[in-house]
Amino acid sequence: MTATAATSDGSGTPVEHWAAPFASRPVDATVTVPGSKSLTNRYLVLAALAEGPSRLRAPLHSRDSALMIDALRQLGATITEVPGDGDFGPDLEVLPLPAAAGASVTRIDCGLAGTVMRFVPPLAALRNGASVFDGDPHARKRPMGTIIEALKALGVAVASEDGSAPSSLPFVVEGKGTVRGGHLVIDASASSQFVSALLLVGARFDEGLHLEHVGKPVPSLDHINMTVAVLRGAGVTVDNSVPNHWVVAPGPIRAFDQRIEQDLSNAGPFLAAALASKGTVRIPNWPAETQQVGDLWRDILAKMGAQVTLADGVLTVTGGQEIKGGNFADTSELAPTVAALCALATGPSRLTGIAHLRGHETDRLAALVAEINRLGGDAEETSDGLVIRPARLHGGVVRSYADHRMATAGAILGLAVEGVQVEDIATTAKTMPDFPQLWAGMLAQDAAAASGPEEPSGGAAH
Ligand SMILES: O=C(O)C1=C[C@@H](OP(=O)(O)O)[C@@H](O)[C@H](O)C1
Ligand SMILES: C=C(OP(=O)(O)O)C(=O)O
Repeated sequence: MTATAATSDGSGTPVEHWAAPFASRPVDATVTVPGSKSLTNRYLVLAALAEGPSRLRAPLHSRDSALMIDALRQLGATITEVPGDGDFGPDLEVLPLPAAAGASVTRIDCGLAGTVMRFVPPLAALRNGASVFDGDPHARKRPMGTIIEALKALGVAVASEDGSAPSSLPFVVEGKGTVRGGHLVIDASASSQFVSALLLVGARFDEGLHLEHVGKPVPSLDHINMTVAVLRGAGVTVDNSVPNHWVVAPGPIRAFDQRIEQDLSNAGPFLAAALASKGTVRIPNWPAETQQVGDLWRDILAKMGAQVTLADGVLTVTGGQEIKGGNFADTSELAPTVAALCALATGPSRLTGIAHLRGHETDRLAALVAEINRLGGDAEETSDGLVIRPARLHGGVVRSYADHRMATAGAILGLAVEGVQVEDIATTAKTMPDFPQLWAGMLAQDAAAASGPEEPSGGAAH
């Protein structure tokens, strides 16, 4: 579990390796994961736009939520930590953006957070004054053109600091305090976040917003449905009855007191541990109804041969004797975890509908192929996904590319393959700062449970 070596991530910065723990016996653990990144950052934005003070209970505390909090504070919201009632840190009280806030130039660090770089610029348009957006080096490579062009089409000036026309970070939004809104046509095929970003703020446009998508299919539709659900929960009228059209009526956003569901996407690596070690992992507080894409784990893991039950709010996953490969479509942000399991599978797999992962924290398709193959795997890129064939894996270093989900994919592989080291495990702080401790805690439960005669794990059999 400890850092064992120092090397370089290619940028010249020394990065420590994390010796991924190998499961010498089946995992048997109950794990509670922190709050959902997508819900926390949506509710933070809505609270900043609401008509009164709001409270988020059990929100995520991570780099992405901290970046969102800082960004909203820069725009004028007051966000205070108050004691929470659970194990995952304080609640958040939010006083919304004051009317006609702004005037001075403000600088917003988006880090590598898609939710910050896409959701906050439309808010900055409602402020008086200039907001300068920038982020991590790789953030400058993530698709942003659609948001920039959308704001311009809405009459908001967006420029580079040197005056040229930007298509990515960094850029400056010149807010005028109000946006007229109306009918807006965009191409959101590179990210669902373009749609969510505009819908979240649409009720605050003078005429509301009729957003229309034209182009290749919008990915990650679950995330758009989540946006629509949280808006409706705050009293906003949204009509999504016609595919590729979303109509948001102008009007107030109700203040709220909202408990944040745990992050079901981040539950993925722990559930995957059940398959990788032929053990059992239980996740309590699994929501009976949710818009989170992570609810798909129930189908995906069952298809891979696991026994999956949801009873009394506890999701229990028990790995089978083998991990089955298969065809997995539209897995969105779950794809790196799915790919890690496919690399351990006994049959071939095809992941489709994820071409847009090339614009995520890193080019995830290239990164997954490189890192699976570095361990002796057999993965290949297709135009819209991956093909992964069975192969005998060996130990080695899994590079993270500053991508939290590449790091957790490395941890999954390390459970089943001896001698895996993950470069820069600390990058999991993007959405799960305690990942190494939670992972160790999961394995410690397994050790505590193994008081009887030890059974050899199938973990090394791949
Ligand atoms: O709106 C959101 O909270 C997200 C939407 C998705 O983005 P893409 O549509 O770019 O995949 C997802 O992958 C990301 O992790 C979070
Ligand atoms: C794509 C992801 O993040 P972001 O919100 O930065 O787009 C992710 O968490 O998998």
